[in-house]
Amino acid sequence: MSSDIQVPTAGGASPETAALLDRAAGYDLHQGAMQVQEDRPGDFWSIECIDLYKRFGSNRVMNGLNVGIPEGMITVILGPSGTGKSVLLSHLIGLMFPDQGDILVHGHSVPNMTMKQLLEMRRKFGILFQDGALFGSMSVYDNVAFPLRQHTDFNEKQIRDIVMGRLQEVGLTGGAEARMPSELSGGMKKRAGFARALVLDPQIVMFDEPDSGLDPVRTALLCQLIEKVHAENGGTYVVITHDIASARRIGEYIAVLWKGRIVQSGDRDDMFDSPNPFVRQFLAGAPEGPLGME
Ligand SMILES: Nc1ncnc2c1ncn2[C@@H]1O[C@H](COP(=O)(O)OP(=O)(O)OP(=O)(O)O)[C@@H](O)[C@H]1O
Repeated sequence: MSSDIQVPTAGGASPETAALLDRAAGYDLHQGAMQVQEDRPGDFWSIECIDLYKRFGSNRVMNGLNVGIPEGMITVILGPSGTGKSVLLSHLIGLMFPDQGDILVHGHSVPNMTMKQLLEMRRKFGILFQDGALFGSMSVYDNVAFPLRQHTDFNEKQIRDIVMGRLQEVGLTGGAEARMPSELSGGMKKRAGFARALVLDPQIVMFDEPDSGLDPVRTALLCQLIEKVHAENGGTYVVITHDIASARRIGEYIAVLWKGRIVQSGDRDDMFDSPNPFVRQFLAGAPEGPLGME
């Protein structure tokens, strides 16, 4: 059975990561997918994309894409601009569906879900969109409280405790909670969006280009925050970006997307040591190599 997925090795990873990667060694994505479905739901791969194809008219965006997202780790999906990272993210949460192929979330096929199952499945996810996607007419507090008011029966005291706890976690208290989104810097908007993504205790948190619009220092601070919150809360994090520095900083597992396929995936050290010419060029940010201006 063939697959684009590179079975990861444990070399150089943290003990927790190494233990997870050890469990993956010896079987490829397809075998792993079958095991996950049959007897160990969500045990290793939190999400699996299997032979995905997607086109918009003549624009073929996914072309036999295979990738596994390991449970409990921070995975970075890296790729040049316009390669379909946001389209892939939309598929993972069932906002778009593939022309062919399957997406399994904890072993369950997303394209085959009923609308009710899809809505339930999306409750597993917290998502930080590029600009925080805050409601402009609501304060930071009300933005963060919104999912709790929509999806739970908590009273306002319980909501306040959760909202203020999450805002504190992302460093947005001391009056910031009363501000309107238009009064926030780009970094603050992202932190508010992050707090909102966390309020329902998601099992999987997705970040769509968290570094977009931030200077390198604020990007580094946001990465530090993502790592800290992940260490405190656990869960599966998926970060979509073209920023190599962010990938190196927080990616325990890295998948590189190009021309509709995952060129290679594996643990950080293996990826930054990759012999694959495209992966080498991209991760080095080098002008020479197979990647051109097209
Ligand atoms: N709803 C849509 N309808 C038609 N084409 C689309 C749609 N969404 C995305 N595309 C196309 O799919 C391709 C991939 O877009 P996508 O936004 O996923 O790229 P990306 O890798 O996230 O890029 P960037 O890093 O610049 O944000 C682009 O050619 C885009 O025009």
